[in-house]
Amino acid sequence: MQLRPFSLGLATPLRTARGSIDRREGFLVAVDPESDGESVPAPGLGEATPLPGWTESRSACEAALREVGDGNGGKEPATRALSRLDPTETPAARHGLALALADATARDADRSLSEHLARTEGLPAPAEAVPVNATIGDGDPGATVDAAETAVEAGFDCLKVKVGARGLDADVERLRAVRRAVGDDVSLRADANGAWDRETAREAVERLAPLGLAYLEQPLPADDLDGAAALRSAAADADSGPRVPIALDESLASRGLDAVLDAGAADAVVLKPMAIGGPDRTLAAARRARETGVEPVVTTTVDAVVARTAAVHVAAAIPDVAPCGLATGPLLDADLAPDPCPVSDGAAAVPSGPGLAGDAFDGLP
Ligand SMILES: O=C(O)CCC(=O)c1ccccc1C(=O)O
Ligand SMILES: [Mg+2]
Repeated sequence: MQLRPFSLGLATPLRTARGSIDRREGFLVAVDPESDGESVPAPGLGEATPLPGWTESRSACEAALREVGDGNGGKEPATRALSRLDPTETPAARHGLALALADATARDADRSLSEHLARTEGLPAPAEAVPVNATIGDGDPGATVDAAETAVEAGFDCLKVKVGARGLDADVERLRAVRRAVGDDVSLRADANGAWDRETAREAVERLAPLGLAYLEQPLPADDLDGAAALRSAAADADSGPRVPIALDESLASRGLDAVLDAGAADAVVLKPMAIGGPDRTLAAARRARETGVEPVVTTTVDAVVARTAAVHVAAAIPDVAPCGLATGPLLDADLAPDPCPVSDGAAAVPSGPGLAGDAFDGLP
């Protein structure tokens, strides 16, 4: 297993209620039969891009990968090494190696990663394109409307706007202005990143209901599943307009998917492969959510092109997936390779070549 560190800046920081994301640093993980032995059937590529707060730290990620990479003098089967990476302690490290091995296995079978993942889960043939939302950071009302209009002109019909970084009055004004600017045919989501207390969240649901939001993401702190469940029923009772569905994101990392589903705390769950610990685990989580009537949405932690492409494959394997947060490539000011999943008309193309994207990443690392 080889690690290649990288560091990429964002063209403009993504401003959220939990601070700004302005740089993404991680590792490309490469495996091949020559250096990793027979358990690796073909060369494979993965990416581990930790985001502290969502995953382990960069140093913990690197240490975990180096430790399993050195196992048995490097002679331990890579599949054994994978089982030694704890998906809750070091999800980004596990993602890196799990993706490299899945890419290798898919290539060896001459299948795309989404075909390989769908087969493994017993799902039908994957989609050729995945609907995506535009991601709009915090900003003043004018900047928010500009970003929304630009996205709609580019063909997006689903927008996700970050809220919770300023007062509720200001966020309500921003979202009303966006709704006025884009009309009723565009689907609107808002993501508070856990910023509100119960009282503010209750008020937000009441005041945002008339805007017909597709969902409100993580209105309450990650641990507060009871609060989220109560907010769902309050949102159902409100007579101020359409119900506001609740999506949970941070709660998955802090409480786990099963607790979220058991608590009846969410209409939708936001699945980030880097935080869940791999593409395989993410698709399995999506199926579990669906079985209980909860919609899975796949996004990233603003990853580089390798992990973003993997997330597109995961989303493609989920039948009729809702719009996913996978249009984040343009947020980066440079990337490791050209994007093999270009977004047009609000959908990301799913590469059809073997593995992640045929030979698109051959120059890496
Ligand atoms: O979902 C999207 O549109 C993009 C991804 C995104 O918003 C995000 C990116 C990095 C860290 C957290 C989040 C989030 O969904 O809260
Ligand atoms: Mg979120």
